[in-house]
Amino acid sequence: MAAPPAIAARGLVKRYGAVEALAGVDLEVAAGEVFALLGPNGAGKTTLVEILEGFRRPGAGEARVLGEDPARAGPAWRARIGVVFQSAGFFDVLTVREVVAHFASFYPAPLDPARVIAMVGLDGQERRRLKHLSGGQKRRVDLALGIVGDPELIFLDEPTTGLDPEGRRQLWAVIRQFAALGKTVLLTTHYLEEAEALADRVAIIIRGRFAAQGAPAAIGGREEGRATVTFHPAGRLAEAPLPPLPGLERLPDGRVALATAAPTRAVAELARWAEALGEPELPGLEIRRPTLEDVYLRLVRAHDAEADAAAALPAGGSA
Ligand SMILES: Nc1ncnc2c1ncn2[C@@H]1O[C@H](COP(=O)(O)OP(=O)(O)OP(=O)(O)O)[C@@H](O)[C@H]1O
Repeated sequence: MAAPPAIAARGLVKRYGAVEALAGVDLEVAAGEVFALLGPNGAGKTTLVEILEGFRRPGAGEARVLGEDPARAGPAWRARIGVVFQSAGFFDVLTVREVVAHFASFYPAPLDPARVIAMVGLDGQERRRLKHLSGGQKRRVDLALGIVGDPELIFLDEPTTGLDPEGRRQLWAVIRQFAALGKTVLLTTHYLEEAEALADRVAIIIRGRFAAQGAPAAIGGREEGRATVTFHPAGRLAEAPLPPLPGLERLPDGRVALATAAPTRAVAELARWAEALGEPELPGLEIRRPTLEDVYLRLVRAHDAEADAAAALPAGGSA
């Protein structure tokens, strides 16, 4: 029998006065999966995560996290989850070692604090007080506090915000190490390359609804969508007329481009054309699929356009 999902939520709705932060979200995250939530500011990511952590109650819908309702689950359940908040700036006068050991003492079967400190790249900093750490080092402490209880499931809210590129990659390695132990990870991020680098699946949440979800490589039709083939003709290729492929065009920068649903066939035709001209290579050949960022921006802009159109309807018009 398949393992029960780590997270299963149906029809989650949350309103704050007139603001509908969640407008009916269904989410299933398998045990051992790394799942990333993407979305613009105010889309509802933190609200969703806080409901799953048991810190907020939904207005409607239900959630099961590690088999329990997070709003009612007790301390035994809480010991099985780890939480890394957007910024946990407390215990400033304690040292790294003290604060990690202190947190470890809350859990029935914690990891060794020294090992956790090393995992997050803070070895050598054990005796420094948190108030003397840089922003990036504090973020590492936050992550250490989230994993020291050896949770089955960890929630990471923007885990690498404020880190330099090297620090971000180091924390990615920690998260990967954690996932490789079979743990489940739910993270929110504004960095699309972070979702692409870490997540088995991502969901794009816009105005409290999932606009798309799937594997980062396939979401929003990335694998089936049109690809753009480009090359930079030189020598005889620059002078010869282009082959009669519909849509093939010269760009102002001298490259030749074609947007096509059949890039393999297009490249084969272009190769035959070049070969016939005595050129075995298409210089600077690239085949580009829509990136995760392309898909994300397309969805966000489509929703913005829809919202603008709805706002422009005369009063009493149907939305
Ligand atoms: N306690 C609250 N009271 C009133 N409104 C709230 C509260 N918390 C969140 N909201 C509103 O709910 C919506 C969703 O907020 P949420 O923090 O879940 O978004 P988010 O996707 O996490 O945003 P960000 O990327 O900026 O962190 C926003 O419009 C926000 O202003």
